[in-house]
Amino acid sequence: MEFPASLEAVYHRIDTFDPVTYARTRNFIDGGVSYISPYLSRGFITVPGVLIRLKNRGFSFSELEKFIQELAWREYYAKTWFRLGDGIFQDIRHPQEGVLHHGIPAALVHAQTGIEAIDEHIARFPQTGYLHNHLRMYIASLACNVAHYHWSGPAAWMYYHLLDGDLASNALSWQWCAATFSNKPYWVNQENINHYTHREQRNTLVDCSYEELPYLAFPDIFKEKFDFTPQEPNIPFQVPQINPDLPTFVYSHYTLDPNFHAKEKGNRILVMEPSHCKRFPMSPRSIQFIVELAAQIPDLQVYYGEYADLDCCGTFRDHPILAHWQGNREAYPFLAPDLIGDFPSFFSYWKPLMKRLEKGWSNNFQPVEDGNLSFL
Ligand SMILES: Cc1cc2nc3c(=O)[nH]c(=O)nc-3n(C[C@H](O)[C@H](O)[C@H](O)COP(=O)(O)OP(=O)(O)OC[C@H]3O[C@@H](n4cnc5c(N)ncnc54)[C@H](O)[C@@H]3O)c2cc1C
Repeated sequence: MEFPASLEAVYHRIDTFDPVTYARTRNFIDGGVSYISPYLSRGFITVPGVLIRLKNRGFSFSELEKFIQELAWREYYAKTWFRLGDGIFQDIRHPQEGVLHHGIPAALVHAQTGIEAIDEHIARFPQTGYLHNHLRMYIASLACNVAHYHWSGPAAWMYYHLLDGDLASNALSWQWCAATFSNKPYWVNQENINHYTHREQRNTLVDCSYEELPYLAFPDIFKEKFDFTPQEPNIPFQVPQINPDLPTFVYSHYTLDPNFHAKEKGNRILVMEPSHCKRFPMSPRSIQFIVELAAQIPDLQVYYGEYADLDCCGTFRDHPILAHWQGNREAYPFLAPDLIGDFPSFFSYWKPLMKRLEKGWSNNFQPVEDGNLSFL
């Protein structure tokens, strides 16, 4: 799957998306998934924006329900990030049980797990920058529960390569699989992998029953660790030219929305902070994708430096990675911005959100100025 950096291309993707096929086939490797996550993660499109666009195509709430529920996972994770800040990078609810290693298992990164469906996709992953959700879950299950690695190492490796890299969806999905943000570990066996990837492979290290999986001996192939040395980011930038008579609109690689104050005249700057990029490295391909999306915003200047050194009072869309920025902070677009709190599970968040959306569907809810939805 290609991810062209253009608003027309992503609108076309949403306008031809079939939510009914999605609900039926999304767990299969060749299922009708939307492939819009790289655009959502970069803030190039927003969840409320996608929903309104699909609603305007005439779908009923029930036709879209499964897809909206998946989008709600993204919001649930984003809200958890807003609430916990850096707390999402530690085991949240329980310590990960049975950890024997920190770091990244080399056999995984080198596509040598012996599980064909996984190895083939991992081998291409640095080029594709994308993995189907089920594959991500399989990989997390193998790394954390079969190989007994702490989730944080392999999560950082996966984030590095993903074009849709989103620290909340990434860390919290890994924690969900490792049972540090859920109540039980996610296990997968070969039968499940074969079913969803259309294979008939046998005799792999997970070719056993679900009852047997927790008692597997630590597989020797996972002993060796991968030396993860991320490439230094090579971000093209110029020292931004700021016209002091105009407002300054500041973007991050999580809030790259071409519609943000698009009708106003102003300085426009994408700020990529070295302190952040060093802590959470992204592959050259991911950075290239960000720069290509940024090029879609007219007159946007790319600045690789700390926001504080810019010495300007910018207007920007709020985001957890921008907690330290000073200036005019505008709301991050959510389906239900006031639905906040410590929800004990995704479904305790989803239930009230679903009720509101269902009601809003008949009342014809609309997006409001800042991109959030109005349910009036
Ligand atoms: C271990 C692991 C790591 C992950 N890391 C990331 C990440 O860094 N960035 C990221 O965007 N997603 C991540 N996900 C979530 C999910 O895999 C991707 O969002 C999804 O596969 C993207 O493909 P799509 O747009 O075709 O998805 P679709 O199936 O078409 O789903 C539509 C949208 O719903 C949201 N969504 C679907 N499933 C999930 C989910 N489990 N969690 C959160 N949002 C979801 C995404 O915004 C996605 O774009 C991860 C999942 C796992 C299990």
